[in-house]
Amino acid sequence: MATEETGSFASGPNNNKVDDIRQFSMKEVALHSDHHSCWLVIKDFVYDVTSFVSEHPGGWEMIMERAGTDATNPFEGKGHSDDALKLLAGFKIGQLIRSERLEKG
Ligand code: HEM
Repeated sequence: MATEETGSFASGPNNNKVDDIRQFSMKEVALHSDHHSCWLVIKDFVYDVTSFVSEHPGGWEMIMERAGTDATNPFEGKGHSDDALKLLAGFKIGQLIRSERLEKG
């Protein structure tokens, strides 16, 4: 299971340790919805994937149509590999504000 390396990706006990990272509201995330600045929320964390959009093996459209939104379901629904999760971890810029998290942790 991809636990340790991607521990901060998974919702779980680790969430308590990352409260010092930047906090964003969905309203702020929604401002980043084009190729100049493309943010995604996946499992309550915020990722700036701007530089990755054109590299995405699944095509840029897949990401751009979710830009500025919560892409947890499409991201997980596709069943990304562990490598994809590691890649994703490198784009993390923050976390949703507590009141907007699915996992209130
Ligand atoms: C916005 C939601 C996303 C959707 C709907 C999506 C969808 C897909 C699809 C359909 C493929 C399959 C391409 C193929 O085999 O022809 C794919 C592959 C891939 N995606 Fe995404 N993707 C999303 C976001 C991301 C993000 C944010 C990352 C990483 C930063 C990522 C990394 C990858 C990688 C590395 C692959 C290659 C296969 C793998 O390692 O799983 N994707 N994606």
